[in-house]
Amino acid sequence: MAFTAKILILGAGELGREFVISAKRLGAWVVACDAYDNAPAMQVADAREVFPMLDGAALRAAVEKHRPDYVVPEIEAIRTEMLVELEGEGVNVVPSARATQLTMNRDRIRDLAAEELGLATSRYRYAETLEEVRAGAQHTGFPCVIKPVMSSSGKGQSKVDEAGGLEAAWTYAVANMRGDRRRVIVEQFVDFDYEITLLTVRTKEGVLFCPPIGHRQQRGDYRESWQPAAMSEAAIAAAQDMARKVVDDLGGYGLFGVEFFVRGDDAIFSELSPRPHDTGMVTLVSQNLSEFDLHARAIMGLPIPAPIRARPSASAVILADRDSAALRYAGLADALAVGGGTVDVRLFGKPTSRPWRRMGVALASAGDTDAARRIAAEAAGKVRIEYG
Ligand SMILES: Nc1ncnc2c1ncn2[C@@H]1O[C@H](COP(=O)(O)OP(=O)(O)OP(=O)(O)O)[C@@H](O)[C@H]1O
Ligand SMILES: NCC(=O)N[C@@H]1O[C@H](COP(=O)([O-])[O-])[C@@H](O)[C@H]1O
Ligand SMILES: [Mg+2]
Repeated sequence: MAFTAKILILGAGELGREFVISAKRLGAWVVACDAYDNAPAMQVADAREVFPMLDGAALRAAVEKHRPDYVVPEIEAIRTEMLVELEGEGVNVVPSARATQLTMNRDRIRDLAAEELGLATSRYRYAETLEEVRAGAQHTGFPCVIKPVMSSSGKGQSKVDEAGGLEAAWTYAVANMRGDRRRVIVEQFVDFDYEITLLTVRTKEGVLFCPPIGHRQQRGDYRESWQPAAMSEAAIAAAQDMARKVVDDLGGYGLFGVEFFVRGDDAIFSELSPRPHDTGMVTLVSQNLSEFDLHARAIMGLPIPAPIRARPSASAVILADRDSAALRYAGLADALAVGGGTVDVRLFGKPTSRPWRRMGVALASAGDTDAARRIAAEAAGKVRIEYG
């Protein structure tokens, strides 16, 4: 073996796949881990390990077997206590075991952001019973949003318009939560003008920001994103200030996706990923160093030329609509012809589908982000999934 660094990634989906490609271009040797075989990132990695990321013993065994220079979490649901333990034994967890632990739990990251760091957030309360949910909604007012403290991609999340909807939202959250803590956050619904992800890179030399990424979500999951998102100077300054505070507190090196709601000149902190963000897939075409390149460089201590710029670009997701283990794709030629060839498509190679599962993304650059959004959406619509 000849390599610059040995990296073990925990989670091997589409974000991991692009990260592996970026890291391998810099000479890394990468082991991809996920709960199922042939996951997207495994297909491009040097080695693979198949085990559930919540299985602490299996996680330790993989680390001991490969002795990586860096352990890079790619998903949220990981046995983070084991990461803390391994970090204590000298294993380099990216960006830090504490960052993965705090962000896996909405209540922990919210307590840090709102209580300790004093960032602007929506009004919120935690609840462990229906009675507490009712009390929480009294505090936030209606509409409110109810989410399990442990979940991602909108799972178990609902918006409630009046008191009559609270019981169903509580039942839905409990049924769709991850882990064994029957706890939800009741959040004031923020009637935002738009929402953004601020990709924030923490390096040895300091903190860098990518131009803001606008995005549109449905069912708590992202449908399209665009960069640069038009923002007032005041709103971007507020968001950058909050992002810097939170990543400096979490520590370590790497790229973070910090999510904000924006209303006028006000930015409201929502949550963050201590890793590349799904809405940041647009950077595969918008920036000369994508979010995956930036994560790899920050982790490996390599220089990043600043400022990071973006040409107007957009991404639009390609979703499955049913369960299947025999998939084929059609329409790629039509998709790639959209916009006079200004578009690209990434198909993730997921071996199976389920309703709403993200299978690919269309990426476009154009004169402005509105044009890029139209092209990306049209191209995504031309890719057809054929189910066997
Ligand atoms: N308090 C709120 N007010 C208004 N909209 C909200 C609120 N909370 C969440 N949303 C909407 O739901 C989306 C998903 O919420 P959030 O990011 O908290 O969930 P998630 O499950 O962690 O998603 P992911 O892991 O994909 O980032 C947000 O991007 C936003 O569009
Ligand atoms: N919002 C988080 C996110 O986008 N995560 C990305 O989705 C994969 C899981 O997809 P799957 O559920 O289709 O296997 C993860 O591995 C990661 O790449
Ligand atoms: Mg989110």
